[in-house]
Amino acid sequence: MTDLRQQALDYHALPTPGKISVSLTTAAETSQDLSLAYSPGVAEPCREIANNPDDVYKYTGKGNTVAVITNGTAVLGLGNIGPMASKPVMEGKSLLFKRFANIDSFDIEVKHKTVEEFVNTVANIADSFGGINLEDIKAPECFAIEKALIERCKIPVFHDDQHGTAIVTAAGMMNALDIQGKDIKQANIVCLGAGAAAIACMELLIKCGAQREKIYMLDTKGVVHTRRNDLNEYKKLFANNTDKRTLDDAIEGADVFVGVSGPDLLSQKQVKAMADKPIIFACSNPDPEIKPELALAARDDLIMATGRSDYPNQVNNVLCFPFIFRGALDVRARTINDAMKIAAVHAIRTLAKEPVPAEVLKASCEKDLSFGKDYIIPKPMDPRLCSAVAKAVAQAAVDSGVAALDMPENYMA
Ligand SMILES: NC(=O)C1=CN([C@@H]2O[C@H](COP(=O)(O)OP(=O)(O)OC[C@H]3O[C@@H](n4cnc5c(N)ncnc54)[C@H](OP(=O)(O)O)[C@@H]3O)[C@@H](O)[C@H]2O)C=CC1
Ligand SMILES: CC(=O)C(=O)O
Ligand SMILES: [Mg+2]
Repeated sequence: MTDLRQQALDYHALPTPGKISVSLTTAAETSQDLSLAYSPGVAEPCREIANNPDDVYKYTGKGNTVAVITNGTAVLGLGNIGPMASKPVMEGKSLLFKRFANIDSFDIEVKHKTVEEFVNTVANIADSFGGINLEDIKAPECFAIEKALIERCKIPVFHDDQHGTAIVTAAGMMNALDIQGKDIKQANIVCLGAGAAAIACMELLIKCGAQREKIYMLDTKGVVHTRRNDLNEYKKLFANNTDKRTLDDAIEGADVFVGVSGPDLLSQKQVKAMADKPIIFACSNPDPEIKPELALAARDDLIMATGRSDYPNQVNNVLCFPFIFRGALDVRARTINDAMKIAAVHAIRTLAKEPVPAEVLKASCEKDLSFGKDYIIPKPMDPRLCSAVAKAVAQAAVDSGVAALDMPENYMA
């Protein structure tokens, strides 16, 4: 652990502080270059854009740039550590955008007092970018923030912790249920956490066939039920008319556990109390609700996933956000709608059933990977993710009428 700590600190500090930098896409060596890049030449594209605002996509990097924006209130599972302490995570998201989908990205950490102030700040700078990826903003504020920004911005606004997580969770869950021989409509689901990720994951699982009344959601006060009078409007949608009050009560006989809450909250005893062939997605980062070695020591008929890169089955929004934005940007979608999200779910889950190329095995330090209990979902470094997910998303955007451009010819061929 100490070793990982020092390695991680060195990784971020060396050879230069941070993980990303800006690079030039055009020549800037000679006076001639500068007279085009800057004065006087730069005035020409300015005039064009002033006459035709859409030309901003032709003459600037806007169309391939996403802002990663946070207020630092729900940073991984570390909680409300503030905007500056969140910056390594946000630079990390920018790194992932560039590495996996060749999207340029800036991280923006916003200090604010009210939701309105945050929304105004983001809305006022939104036109600079092709899309906005909201990150690590806690519930319930995240819901009002995303809604207001979608209404005010002409570009896609996507809260990754809600929808990126939900898309990947749904893809992995449908595959895991298939492998365990369970029907999503019959599955008893326990969701530990009732925040951004939890609400969105459960809503999307319901769109995929899960039954709302078979979902037991828990927050820091226990089971979300109809006799509680402290529930916000989002939790209320999951309030069960039940006598179950604790995780011990809810986990008894459950088929599925989804953890989007915090570290070490699920015990081996609770794992043993689940139904035959259970599925555990312990997705809290960096430390899951239960460590895989503990869960697998409790029983061997389970499918286990975490949000981390160092265990099998990484259920993490990195499998979604770079690629959903790639597809959205390439057809200039004005929003990311349900059709695009569902298209992403199916593209991700289908890819897990394909043979895994040698380069992916090498990058994952694996000898063999094939669809099954330890491989329910693709690896983030699988280059086919970009083409498969972006293509499905772009097509869904075009088909659902939210794209300003046609599907590019031979897109991702
Ligand atoms: N693997 C992945 O891709 C992702 C994982 N996550 C993980 O999910 C977790 C939550 O993130 P997010 O939804 O954005 O954060 P939020 O702050 O929006 O929500 C956190 C939720 O967890 C609940 N919670 C916290 N501690 C406990 C506890 N001891 N028992 C029960 N519930 C608890 C909170 O309860 P209350 O409402 O009472 O405060 C709240 O409902 C983080 O650990 C994060 O790393 C998030 C996004 C993606
Ligand atoms: C993965 C991620 O976005 C989170 O844990 O918050
Ligand atoms: Mg996050």
